[in-house]
Amino acid sequence: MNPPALIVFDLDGTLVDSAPDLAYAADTMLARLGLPARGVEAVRGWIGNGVPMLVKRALTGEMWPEGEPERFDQALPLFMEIYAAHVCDRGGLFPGVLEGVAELKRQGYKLAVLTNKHSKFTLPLLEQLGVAAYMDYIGCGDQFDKHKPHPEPLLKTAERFGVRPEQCLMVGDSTNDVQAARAAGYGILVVPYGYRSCERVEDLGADGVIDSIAQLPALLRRAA
Ligand SMILES: O=C(O)COP(=O)(O)O
Ligand SMILES: [Mg+2]
Repeated sequence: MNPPALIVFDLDGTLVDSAPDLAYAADTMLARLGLPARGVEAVRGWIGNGVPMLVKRALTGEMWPEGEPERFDQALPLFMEIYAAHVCDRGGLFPGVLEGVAELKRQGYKLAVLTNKHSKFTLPLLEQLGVAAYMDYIGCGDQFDKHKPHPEPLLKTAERFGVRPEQCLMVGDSTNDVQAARAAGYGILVVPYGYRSCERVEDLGADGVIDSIAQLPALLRRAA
């Protein structure tokens, strides 16, 4: 592996354990609508396709609900309001993230985040967690027409940095990240602790697995 010209991190499940705050927002929203809570374990499995999809999943209890569920129009703004006020109360960075990104930055790598999450939540979250300062670019769901697993955000981000997709490395936690990276032509590494839907991390079909972001600087040094 040549040293990547750009390293792109997924957010939820890769850098940030956002499930506790997302579950709080979902369950508070459901309570305000007079509906029963779903709990953090269920919500953890529903993260990765953006907030509107998470709200649909919370309303129906289904992974791929068809059409627009009843009360979605009421539920979405409620969720947005609650989550915006509690974006980083319960969750935090996964172990090794801060050390890893700080070391990669020190070594001169260009770093970015690409998430399906809206910038309204992503930017305050990464600021509060002290990661934003290490990033050369933060791309969010509302800034692109298409979202991961579509390759568009990755292709546009490579273009923005003036590099070819084959020179870029994505680090993610889910099928969305692997599919987007493959379709764009990026390399792809995955972490085992995130919010994937399959049981074994190896089944994601990435180029490799790293236990923590803190391992990445040494791995890239060895590969250079
Ligand atoms: O589901 C979301 O809102 C974002 O998820 P991602 O950071 O894993 O892309
Ligand atoms: Mg993710």
